[in-house]
Amino acid sequence: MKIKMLAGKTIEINVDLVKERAKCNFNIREVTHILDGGEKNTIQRKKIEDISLNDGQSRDVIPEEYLSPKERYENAVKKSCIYARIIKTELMNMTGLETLGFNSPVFRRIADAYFKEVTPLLAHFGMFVPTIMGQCTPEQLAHWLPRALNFEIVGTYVQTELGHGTFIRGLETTATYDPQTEEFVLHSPTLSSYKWWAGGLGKTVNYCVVVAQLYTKGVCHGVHTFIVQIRDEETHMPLPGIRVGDIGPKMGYNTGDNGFLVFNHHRIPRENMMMKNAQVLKDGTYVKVARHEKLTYGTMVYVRVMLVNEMAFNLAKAVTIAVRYSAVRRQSQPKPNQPEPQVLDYLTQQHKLFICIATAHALQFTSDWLYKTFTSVLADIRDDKIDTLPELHALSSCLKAICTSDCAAFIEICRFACGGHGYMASSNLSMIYSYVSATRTYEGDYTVLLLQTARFLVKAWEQVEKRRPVTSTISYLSHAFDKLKKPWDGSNEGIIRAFQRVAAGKISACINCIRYHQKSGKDFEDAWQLTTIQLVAAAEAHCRAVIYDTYYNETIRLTASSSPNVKSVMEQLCTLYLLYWSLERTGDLLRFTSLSEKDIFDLQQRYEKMLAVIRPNAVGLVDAFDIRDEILNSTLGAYDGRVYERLMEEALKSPLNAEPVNSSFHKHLKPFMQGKL
Ligand SMILES: CCCCCCCC/C=C\CCCCCCCCCC(=O)SCCNC(=O)CCNC(=O)[C@H](O)C(C)(C)COP(=O)(O)OP(=O)(O)OC[C@H]1O[C@@H](n2cnc3c(N)ncnc32)[C@H](O)[C@@H]1OP(=O)(O)O
Ligand SMILES: Cc1cc2nc3c(=O)[nH]c(=O)nc-3n(C[C@H](O)[C@H](O)[C@H](O)COP(=O)(O)OP(=O)(O)OC[C@H]3O[C@@H](n4cnc5c(N)ncnc54)[C@H](O)[C@@H]3O)c2cc1C
Repeated sequence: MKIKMLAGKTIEINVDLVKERAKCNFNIREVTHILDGGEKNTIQRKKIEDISLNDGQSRDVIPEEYLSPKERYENAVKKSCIYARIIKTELMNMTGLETLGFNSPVFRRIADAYFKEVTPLLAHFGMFVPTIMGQCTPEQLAHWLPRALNFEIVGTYVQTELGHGTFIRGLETTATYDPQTEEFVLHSPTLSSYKWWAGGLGKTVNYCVVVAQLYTKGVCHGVHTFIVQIRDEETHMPLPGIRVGDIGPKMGYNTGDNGFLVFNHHRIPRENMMMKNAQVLKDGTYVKVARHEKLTYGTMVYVRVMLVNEMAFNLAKAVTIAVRYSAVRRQSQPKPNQPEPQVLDYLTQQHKLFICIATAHALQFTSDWLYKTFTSVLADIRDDKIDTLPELHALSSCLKAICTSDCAAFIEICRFACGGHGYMASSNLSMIYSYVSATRTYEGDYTVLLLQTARFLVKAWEQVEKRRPVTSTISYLSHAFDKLKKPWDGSNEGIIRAFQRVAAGKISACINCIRYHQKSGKDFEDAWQLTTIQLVAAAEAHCRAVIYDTYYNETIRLTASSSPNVKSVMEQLCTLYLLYWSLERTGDLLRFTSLSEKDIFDLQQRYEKMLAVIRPNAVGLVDAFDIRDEILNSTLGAYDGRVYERLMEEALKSPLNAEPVNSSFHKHLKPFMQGKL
């Protein structure tokens, strides 16, 4: 251990980590600023982190794992109130809602210092408030938004039912308009119509956005959103006509009290229908306002966009833990009479981890770019232009699917990289994994969302065939009709073009397959179903081509005025990313480009050399994510590298260690061992 001064405090730092930090050849702060979107953002983030975390209110004395499910939930509610009060009273005033945003990634980062799993208010922040913002008329907004932002009411987003999650048009909950009383009657007609899953619904919220089939004048107009009070504001008792509760233990999210909700002819005022996109007049007349019927699905698009950022952050956490641990951990003796190397020196360990650092950068830049696309489409919609919506839907769908899926896979690799200690709850890797693995399913299942993107791609292909112009993210399709395969070009631009060719080739193969089935007598729907395995693969290939292109171009743009070493380490990571995926997808490249066996050999050599180039900067690169220890919450990943000390300290907190002999010995084990049981 070496004594160091950090932020005015004296701390002991593991010697290997000290050496690693001395090896780093670039300015860590500069990379942090790039990842934060500018120095100003870093300064603001750090100030917010100091305000929220320095008084220690976020810390639990007893690790959450030792509490009962009920105690864990109650503890999460207690901390949610501290956390929400800080956001409401100290942070919102400080920064202004318009500059920071209620769902700023900064607030999100801090939440991890408070909650090992999730806050029961996650859906209030992440879904209830955004739905109010997106689906209300100005009058409704004026009524509901201040109440929700001030936490006078807390809410969630109640869409999924026992019988249907994916197929929203198949939802069964009904909202029938009664012109006599000017109310909607909400009802759950079947067991499969019971609402299921909404976060915070079980015990926490008193209001919710409910998605239900709207009936007026005897006609069903499809699914619409309603603001529904479900609990008394004073007593918190469920209102008459409401049955509500917790759905029970899950693989993760256990402090999130996901709930069920059953309506028995529950009445709400007409004004509680969210009327920005469609209205029901007092006499029951239905009026469509929006030009695109899927605008009702706006909250889902918003959350899919936010989830890409969420993935970048979660992977950054996991790889920070794994790289710091790998620098501290020494194992085996590849050469006789030599000291045991740090496991980070093994090429295979670098192969596991450096791609995770690069992916965290790729997802961060892609997420920033996607968010900009999202806000520009929102502006178009405000101006009554809806033609950019399908591309946003296609992009947000595939990026949500691929980023959540890649992130979960890479977090699991980070755990493998930490050997046995990675399996300890105190490493925090299992918690990060269980949180992230759910994101592949919620807010649109992986396969289902890729098939949505595939619909867009098939239509785009038909446009290209007719020589009509297409939007920027699919403009590469117009080169798909070039007859000659270009010679393999292993430069970054060449690799990106090659993967665009792969995507175009896969889409073309899908079109051929659909047409083949149609020619043999199948209707379009059946031909589509028979092609879905290939359609999912085509959408994945398209999505990856978008990520490669965005990551590469954003790296160049964001480092244009950086110092030479920062520019070079960021470019090295981007190149590593492209080489990694080229090697992962040699089958595709062999099928759709002129890649040869010799080119594959060269790619492998370049990839391995790049690992060696990145190696001295590995710890510096994860330090640049600048994730505070309170947020990482990990025995293996803390800045000081006191891994074994922390593991031991945490072990001693186990209630089993509070007494030398557990009572079960005398009650069960001893009688059994002595043959008396
Ligand atoms: C800790 C506190 C910190 C504070 C801050 C935190 C904030 C951070 C923010 C976020 C992080 C996490 C947030 C919260 C946690 C969330 C927990 C999970 C919540 C949920 O899961 S809610 C439920 C979500 N459910 C789904 O996603 C269901 C998926 N299904 C669908 O989306 C659709 O049903 C479908 C797309 C699969 C099919 O719909 P359908 O109506 O049948 O439509 P089709 O006939 O298939 O298509 C018709 C046509 O419409 C196009 N289309 C479909 N959807 C859209 C859309 N959304 N927008 C635009 N267009 C759309 C479709 O492509 C077709 O087009 P075409 O005809 O081909 O041209
Ligand atoms: C932790 C968590 C939190 C959640 N929070 C909320 C919430 O706050 N509010 C809310 O309303 N919901 C919430 N959900 C529900 C979530 O949105 C749904 O579970 C999700 O959309 C998937 O739908 P499903 O469960 O109906 O899966 P299903 O659609 O039944 O999927 C089962 C399988 O069928 C496949 N499949 C389905 N349709 C097709 C198709 N057309 N083509 C090919 N394959 C298909 C899927 O790929 C999957 O493999 C939450 C879920 C989880 C896990």
